[in-house]
Amino acid sequence: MSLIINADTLPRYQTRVILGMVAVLMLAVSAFFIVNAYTAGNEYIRQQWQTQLERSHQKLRDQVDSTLDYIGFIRQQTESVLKDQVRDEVRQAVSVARSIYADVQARNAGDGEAARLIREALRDLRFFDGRGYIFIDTMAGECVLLPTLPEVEGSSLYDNQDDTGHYIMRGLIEAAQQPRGTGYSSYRWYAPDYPDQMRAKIAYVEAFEPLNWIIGSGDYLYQVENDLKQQTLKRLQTLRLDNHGYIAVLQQDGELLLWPSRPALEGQGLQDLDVEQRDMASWLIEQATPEGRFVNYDWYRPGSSEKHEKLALVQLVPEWNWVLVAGVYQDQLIGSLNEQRERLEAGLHKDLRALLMLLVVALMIAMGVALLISRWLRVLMRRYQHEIDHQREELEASSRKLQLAGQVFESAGEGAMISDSNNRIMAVNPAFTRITGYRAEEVVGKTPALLASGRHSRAFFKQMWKTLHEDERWQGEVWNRRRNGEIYPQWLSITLVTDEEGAPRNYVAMLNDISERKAAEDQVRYLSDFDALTDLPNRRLLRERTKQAISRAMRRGEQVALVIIDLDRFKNVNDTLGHGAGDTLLQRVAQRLSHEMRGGATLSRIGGDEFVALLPNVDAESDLSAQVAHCLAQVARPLDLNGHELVVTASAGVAVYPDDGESFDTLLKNADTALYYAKGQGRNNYQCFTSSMNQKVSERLLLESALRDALKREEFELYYQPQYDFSRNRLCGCEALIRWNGPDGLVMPDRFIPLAEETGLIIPIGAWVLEEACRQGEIWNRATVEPISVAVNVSAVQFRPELVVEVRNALDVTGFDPRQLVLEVTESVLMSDVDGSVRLLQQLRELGIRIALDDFGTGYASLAYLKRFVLDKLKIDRTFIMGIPEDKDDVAITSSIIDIARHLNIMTVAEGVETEAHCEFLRAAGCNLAQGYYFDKPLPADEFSNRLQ
Ligand SMILES: Nc1nc2c(ncn2[C@@H]2O[C@H](COP(=O)(O)O[C@H]3[C@@H](O)[C@H](n4cnc5c(=O)[nH]c(N)nc54)O[C@@H]3COP(=O)(O)O)[C@@H](O)[C@H]2O)c(=O)[nH]1
Repeated sequence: MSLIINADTLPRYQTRVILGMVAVLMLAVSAFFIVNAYTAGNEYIRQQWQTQLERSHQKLRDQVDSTLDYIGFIRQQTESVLKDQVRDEVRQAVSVARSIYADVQARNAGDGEAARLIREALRDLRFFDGRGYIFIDTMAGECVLLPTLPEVEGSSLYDNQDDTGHYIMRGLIEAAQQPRGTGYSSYRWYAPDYPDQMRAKIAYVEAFEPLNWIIGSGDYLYQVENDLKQQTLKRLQTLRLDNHGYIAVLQQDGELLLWPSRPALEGQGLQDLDVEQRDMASWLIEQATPEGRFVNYDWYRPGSSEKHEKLALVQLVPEWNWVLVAGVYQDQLIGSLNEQRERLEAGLHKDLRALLMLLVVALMIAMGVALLISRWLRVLMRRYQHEIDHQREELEASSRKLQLAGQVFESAGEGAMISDSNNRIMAVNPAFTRITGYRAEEVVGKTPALLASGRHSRAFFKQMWKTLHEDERWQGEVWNRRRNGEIYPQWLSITLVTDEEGAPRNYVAMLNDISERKAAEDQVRYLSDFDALTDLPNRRLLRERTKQAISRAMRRGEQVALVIIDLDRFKNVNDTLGHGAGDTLLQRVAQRLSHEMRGGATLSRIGGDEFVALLPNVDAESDLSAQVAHCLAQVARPLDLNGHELVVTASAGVAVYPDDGESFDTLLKNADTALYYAKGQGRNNYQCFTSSMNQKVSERLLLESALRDALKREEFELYYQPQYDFSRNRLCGCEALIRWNGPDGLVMPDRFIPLAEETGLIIPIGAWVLEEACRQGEIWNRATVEPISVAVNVSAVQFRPELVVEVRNALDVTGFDPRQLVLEVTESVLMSDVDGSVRLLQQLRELGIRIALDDFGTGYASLAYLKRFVLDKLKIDRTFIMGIPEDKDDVAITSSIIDIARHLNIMTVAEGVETEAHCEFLRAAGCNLAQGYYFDKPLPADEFSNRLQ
C-alpha cells in the first residue's frame, strides 16, 4: 500500500496520528494501573493465604503440644494415682482387720480365731474393676492370704524373686518395718492380661502388729496407665478444631484408637479397614515423626460423604506408640480467600470501567483538538500544494522537453556530433559511435579532423566552412575514416547555432553512413550487367561488348565470332539430380570455359544452359574451329557433381562478323541456327553457320511438327531383327527397332530419334515401343514352345527413375514375362551419371527384366564399370565386328570383350554379323549370340513370325 501525502491527506493522517497516540498513551497508563492493582491484589491474597496457613499451622501445633502436655501430665500422674488408690484400699482392709480383731478380743476368742475371721473377711474383697485384692503375709514371709493363688497360703514366700532378681517378700517386709509401719514396695509380677510376662507393680503394706502380719495390696502400673489413656482419648474425642477439625489417634501398629470422622472404626486394626481407609491410616503413620510433620490431603468431614482439603500435623508419641493427627479442613480458609479475591476483582473491574470512560473522554477531547489542527493544516497545505504542483508541472514540462531531446539525440539512427564555437567536440550520440567506431570519451575535446579520410582537398573544406557561415547550414557527401581505418561514404549535414549576437556557439553535425546504399547501387549496377549464378556478363553486357568489338573490327578490318555453346540434355541433370546440382554444373562449365577465353574474349551466359563466347579479332577459320572444339572437349571432361560422376557434353554454333551478320542480333541468331544444326547432328559437335543452314533448320522444324502427329496417327511400327544362339544354333530372340511410316514413306530411326530426344518426344514414343514390343513378344511366346526374348532400345532421355514405372506398366498391361524383356542402354547413357545409373539398373533388374549394354567399346566406360553396372548382356559394337578377321585390333578387342564378359558371367551379343567369317570367328571365340544381316535384317512382325515357325 503506498502512502500518498498531499494537502488533503496530510491533516487526515495527522488527526489519526494524534488520536492514535492519545489512545495508545491512555491504554498504556490504564494497563499499567490495572496490572499494578491486579499484582498487588494477588500479592495480598497470597500473603493472606500464607498468614492463614501459618495460623493454621500454629493452631495445630498448639493443640498437639497441649495434647502432648496433657499426656505427659497423665503419665506423671500414673504412679501417684496408683499409690493413693492402693493405700486407700489397704487402709480400709487394715481398718476391717482391726475391727474384727477387736471384736474377737472382746469375745476372747483368741488370735487364731481373729486371724481366720480377718482372712475370710478380706479374701473376697475386690476393687480396681475387679483386678485389685488384699494379700496378708507374716513378718517372716509366710503367706497368710493370697486370693488369686490360695494354694500357696501357709507356705513361705520369703525367697520369691521377680524377673530382675528382686526378693519380692523381703521388699514388702522392709516396707512394713518402716518406722510408721507402712510403706511401698515395687517389684514385677505376672500380669493377669499377660500370664507369661512380668510387669511393674507397686504394693502398699501396713504392719498389723496384733498378729505380726503385713497386710497389703498392689496394682500394675500399665493397667493404671491404660485407664489414663482411655481417659485421655475421651478427652480428645470431644475436642474440635475450627468447627470441623479434630484430633485422630492411631496406634503405631495400625489400630484406630480415635477417629472422629469415622467413630465406627475405632478399636479396629488396619486389616479391618477398607482400602482407602487403610491407605490413609498407613500413610499417616508413615508421616509421623517425634517432632511432628504438617501434611495436606483430602479426607471426609465428620458426617459427610465428600472429601475436603485438609491440613494436619502428624505427631508421634513414642512413650505410648501413638500417632496424633491434629487436622483442620481448609474450606473456610479457601472460602475466605476466594471472597477476598472476588472483592479484589470487583474493585479492578470498577477501576477498569472508570479508566475506559476516562479513555473515551480523553479521545474525544483529542479528536476535537486534532480536527481543529487538521483543518488549519489543510488550509495551509493546500496553499503549499498548489504552489508545489504549479512548480512541478513547469519542471516536468521542461524535463519532458529535455528528455525528448535527449532521447532523440541518444536513439537517433543518424550519428550526431555537437561541437563548440572552436569546433571542439562536446558530445556525440550512440549512432555516431556505431558509424565511426569512436566512443564519446575518445572524441570529446578533439576536432572532427580525426575523422578525415584524406580524400578531400583543402579547397573542399574551405568551401564547406564558407557555405556554413554564410547559410548557417551545409550538407553533402563526404568520405571519412572509421576508427578501424576503413574509409566510408557518409552524408553529412552541419547546422550552425549562433548566440543572441549572431556569433557561432555550436556546430551540430548529423551524419549518415551511406556505404550500404552505395553498395546496393553497385549491386544493382552489377546485376544489370552480370549473371548472378556464374558471375559472367549477361546478354546486355555481351551486346555492349559485341557492339564495341564490331565497331573496332569495322575500323580495323577484323573479324569477330559469336559462339553459342549449349549443354546437351541439361534438362536431364535438373530432372534427376535437382536444380541445385544443375546450378553447380553451370558454374563448373562457366569456370572451364572462362579458362579458355583469351585476347579480350568475353564469355557470357545469356540464359539457361546457353553460354556465348565473343571472340574478337578472329584470324583464320582453322584457329576458330580448334578453339571451339577445345572448348567442347573441356566441357565434356568427366566431373564430380555432389558425389555423382557425370559426363556432360555440349554443342556449339558459330557465326562470324562480317560474313554471317553485322549486328549483334544477326550474329546471335545465326549462331543459334548453327547450334540447332549441330544438335541435329547428334550433339557434342559444333557447326559454323552457312546460309544453307536456314533451309535445313526449316526442314527440321517441319520434321518435328510431323513427328508430333505421328504418335496420334499411329504411324510408328516395330521391326524385329532376329538374334541367334551360337551354342544351340537357333533363333532365340530379337531386337525391336522402330520405323516411321511417314507422309513421305518409311523413315529410319537415325533420322527422327535424335529429334525426338531433342524435343522430349522420345518419352511417349519410347513408352509406346516398350508396350508394343511386350505385346508382340507375349503373342509369340504364347505360340511357341521355346520362349524368345525381345530387346528394346532405351535412349538417354528415357533413362531416368520414371522408366521403372513405364516398364512395369508395359509388363502389367501385356502380361509379358519380365525375364524375356531386355533393355538395351548405351555406355554413354550409363556414364553420364554412374551412381544414378547403378541405382536405376538395380531397380529395373528387380522387376525381373535383363539389361544389355549396347554399342560396347565405343563409349568411355572403363572395364571397371562393368562390375558396378550389373549387366546381363554385352553387345559388341558393329564397328569391331566389321574388321574381323582381317583387322588384328578388332580381333583382339572382340576376343578380349568376349573373355572378360565370360569371366563376369555376362552373355555377349555380336552386332552387325554380316559374313560367314564373322560367324565362325565369333563362334570360335565363345560369343553367345549374334545379330546381323548375315542372318536377317530387321523384319516386320508378321515376317518375324514366319521365322519362328
Ligand atoms: N531409342 C530407340 N532407338 C532405336 C529404336 N529403334 C532403333 N533405334 C536406334 O536407331 C539406330 C538405327 O537403327 P536401325 O536403323 O534400325 O539400325 C539397326 C539395324 O538395322 C542395324 N543393323 C543390324 N544388323 C546390321 C548389319 O549387319 N549391318 C549393318 N550395317 N547394320 C545392321 O543396326 C541397328 C541396330 O543397332 P543397335 O541398336 O546398336 O543394336 C540404332 O542405333 C538403334 O539403336 C527405338 O525404338 N528406340
